[in-house]
Amino acid sequence: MDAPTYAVTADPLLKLTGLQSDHVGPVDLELAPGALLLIAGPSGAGKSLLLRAIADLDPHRGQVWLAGQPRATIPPALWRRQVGYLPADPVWWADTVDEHLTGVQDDWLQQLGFTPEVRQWEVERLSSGERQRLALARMLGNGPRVLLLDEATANLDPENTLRMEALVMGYVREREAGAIWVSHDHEQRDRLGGRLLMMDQGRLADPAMASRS
Ligand SMILES: Nc1ncnc2c1ncn2[C@@H]1O[C@H](COP(=O)(O)OP(=O)(O)OP(=O)(O)O)[C@@H](O)[C@H]1O
Repeated sequence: MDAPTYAVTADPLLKLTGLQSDHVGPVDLELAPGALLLIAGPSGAGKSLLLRAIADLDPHRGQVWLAGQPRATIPPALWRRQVGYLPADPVWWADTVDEHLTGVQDDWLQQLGFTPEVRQWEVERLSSGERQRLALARMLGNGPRVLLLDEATANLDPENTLRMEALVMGYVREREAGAIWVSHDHEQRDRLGGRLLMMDQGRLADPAMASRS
């Protein structure tokens, strides 16, 4: 009997070649399904601008692929759902929380320390930390394949930081998603594991490679 054949795809989940915008690049990068990439570096190095270019929120040059599909072939609104960008200060547009939570599972809200009643809350009353946690749930509700986390726990106390980390890592593992997490907190980076790249003056470098040379 013939050995079974499997559809093997060599495509990374996310691939960047020559990605460049004002203050950033060129950047080449590959992210595998289920992988976490950590980015650190000094203030003003271009970390946020890199994530924003990947999310197609700022003008840029170069190529970006999602699971082998060039970005140009994916409508922008769909791209932004599949490649979710979570800033430290997320914007809210409607009056109540629930209006932002399409597709959000109640167990995610629970993992983030909320009861389902949070859906009825007015956005106006939310603390900065509540906004940050709910913005993660909101982003996951879009079912992203790549998460771009820009100092996503910056406003949080230690307990809620751990909650967000656990939800992100659980989502990445279960969905075979990928995450790029910009974090200034070396303890957080140690907890999360994953490959670390340093950004300086718009360019990415692997500190492990630098220490070998
Ligand atoms: N709209 C803009 N116009 C001009 N310059 C900008 C703009 N946005 C960012 N910059 C500049 O680009 C550089 C990179 O900014 P970016 O926000 O990516 O830094 P960062 O590495 O995320 O810094 P931090 O760690 O402080 O958040 C900075 O010098 C910043 O001042």
